Amino acid sequence: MHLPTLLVTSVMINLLIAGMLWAIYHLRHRERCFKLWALACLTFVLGTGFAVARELLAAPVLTIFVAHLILGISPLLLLAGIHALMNLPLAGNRRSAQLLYTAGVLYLLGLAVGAGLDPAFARFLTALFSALVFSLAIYRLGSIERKPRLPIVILQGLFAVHGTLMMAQVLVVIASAAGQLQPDIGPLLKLILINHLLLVSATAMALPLLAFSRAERALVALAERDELTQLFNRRAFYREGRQAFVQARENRKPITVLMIDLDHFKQINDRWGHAVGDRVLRVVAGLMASELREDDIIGRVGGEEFAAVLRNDTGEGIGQVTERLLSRIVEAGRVIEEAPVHLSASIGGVTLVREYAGFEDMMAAADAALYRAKRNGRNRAEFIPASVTAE
Ligand SMILES: Nc1nc2c(ncn2[C@@H]2O[C@H](COP(=O)(O)OP(=O)(O)OP(=O)(O)O)[C@@H](O)[C@H]2O)c(=O)[nH]1
Repeated sequence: MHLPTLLVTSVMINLLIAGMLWAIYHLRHRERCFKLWALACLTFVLGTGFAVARELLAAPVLTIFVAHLILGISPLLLLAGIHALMNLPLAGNRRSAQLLYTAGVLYLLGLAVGAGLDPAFARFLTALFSALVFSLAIYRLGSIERKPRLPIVILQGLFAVHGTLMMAQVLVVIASAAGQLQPDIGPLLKLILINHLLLVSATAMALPLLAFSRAERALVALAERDELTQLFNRRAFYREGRQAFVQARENRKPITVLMIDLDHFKQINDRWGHAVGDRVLRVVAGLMASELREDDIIGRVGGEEFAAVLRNDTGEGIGQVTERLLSRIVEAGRVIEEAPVHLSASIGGVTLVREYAGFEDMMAAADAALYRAKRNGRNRAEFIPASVTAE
């Protein structure tokens, strides 16, 4: 491919992406990572511009030293953006900051001492420095635990190819200096440069994916989770429950729906205050999450009302599960926030059998069983059709 055409195209793409990132920065409450990534694109354009000017200008300080300095800053800004996204200091934690400062100082000294004389040496230094920064970026992205993994894996892949190309450039320069390559290494370096320019553009396009996938998750959590307990809210619980109902029917596997209502919760609120009441709700939510299994569905479906869908395909009977849950609530609820609240709960349960037409029917049946548990003295579980009483 014609190199000047590629250079111009890459510069244009990077300018467009920088503009887009800048706009996103302003639209998304000045989230700093977007500003840093926009600046990374701009510095890349600027550095490339200065480097290309070498064909026209006999000013090595500008076209070699300054150009490469700016080109070295570009991956640093990209890494700083990743750190900003992860709420870390811009240079990362202490160890990576020390590494970056040391490498940065050596890079600067190297450029100042040798690069004015030889553009190949400047290219060698920039490639080495960039490869180091990309390796750090891959490592840092690897420590992000959240899902989805796809944008992280895409970026790690792009950085890995970037770093490999940079190292290839380093090797080409070393081999030519050692006389192992033909004097004209231009075509090889051009090929590496072409790939590098394409990668820079691809990376600039992939970066927003990372931030958007995070924002998307935050929005979903906001829409689906109950703010106080972080369990599913009523709407999300019903949606998940309906899905579980359909699956259970198709696979002919049992599921059980439980309704769990705290006993005399109004009195706890009235006697000990709303803050203690809130704490009680959080404690119960935590108990449910720890006592039930990870693929069970748990939600807060009313003020002091919780519900769960259990995929009860283990040997443990559902009566044992509810007994354990009730006694854990009594245990943990004796004293909460130094208030002797003496908490207990009632449970109504129903297991999927043929006659239920939908999930809502199962919930209504569980509610009827819960009503029976309340009427029969509370701190107990009632099932349709069998009955189990807590200790
Ligand atoms: N602290 C707190 N209280 C809440 C919240 N949501 C609902 N409540 C209270 O929960 C109480 C529910 O009271 P009731 O429906 O009478 O039930 P109860 O007192 O538990 O009585 P039984 O269910 O019959 O044992 C009400 O006083 C609500 O104000 C909340 O988010 N935080």
